[in-house]
Amino acid sequence: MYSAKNVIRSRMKKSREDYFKSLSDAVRIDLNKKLVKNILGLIPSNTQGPVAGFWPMSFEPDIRPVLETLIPQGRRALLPVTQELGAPLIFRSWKPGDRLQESSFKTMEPLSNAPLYDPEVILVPLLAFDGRGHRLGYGVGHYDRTIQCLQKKKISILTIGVAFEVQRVNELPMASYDQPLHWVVTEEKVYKFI
Ligand SMILES: Nc1nc2c(c(=O)[nH]1)N(C=O)[C@@H](CNc1ccc(C(=O)N[C@@H](CCC(=O)O)C(=O)O)cc1)CN2
Ligand SMILES: Nc1ncnc2c1ncn2[C@@H]1O[C@H](COP(=O)(O)OP(=O)(O)OP(=O)(O)O)[C@@H](O)[C@H]1O
Repeated sequence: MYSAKNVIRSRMKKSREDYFKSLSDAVRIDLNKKLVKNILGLIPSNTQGPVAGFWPMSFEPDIRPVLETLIPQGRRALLPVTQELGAPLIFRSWKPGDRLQESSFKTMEPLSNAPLYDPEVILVPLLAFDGRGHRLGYGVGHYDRTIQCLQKKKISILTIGVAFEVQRVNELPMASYDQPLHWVVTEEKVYKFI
């Protein structure tokens, strides 16, 4: 399982990078806009809980405008914060202009004085997803652990994977702790899984 996932992980890292690098600035901006529109269409309008996004890193789509759109509508926006290896992610409040710091995973995170909240919606970055809503991440188990931990606290969450269409594969190897996503949104489609 470990090595099967690792093989797919390296392959999908490479295809996401190749795809990203093949895009002109104009096309990439257009793709990000389509993703943002698709995501905004899935945010429930009958609830007001916090929405966790992510600060884009290497060759990921930039979906920050989702948060920038939701904040003026009265939603709280959150960004993930990594803890020690093996611990779930926690989420801290973010708004445009806030200072961020780089984590040991090279992600940009709110400072430790930004207030903590549990998200109601989590936008989940990924390397690959399959036809059943399973995802492959960087292999640290961050999001799997986090989703499980929130579910244990009886917090009802909506998980939305965010990806380019090139990240879709037929079937990923599954482990018992893998949490399928409710939705995956790409620049072309909105996939419903749960
Ligand atoms: N934008 C973003 N934020 C995120 C994640 C993510 O995937 N993307 N995470 C997802 O869990 C968490 C951080 N966890 C991470 C765990 C491992 C690596 C990692 O292995 N990075 C590679 C370099 C990536 C690359 O350059 O392609 C490395 O360090 O070798 C990154 C983040 C929370 N925040
Ligand atoms: N809920 C969990 N409880 C305990 N360990 C977990 C849990 N989820 C994942 N792990 C551990 O984390 C490691 C990485 O898991 P996996 O390969 O599924 O990561 P991933 O889904 O690709 O990445 P990520 O979730 O970090 O984006 C595995 O060694 C696994 O044992």
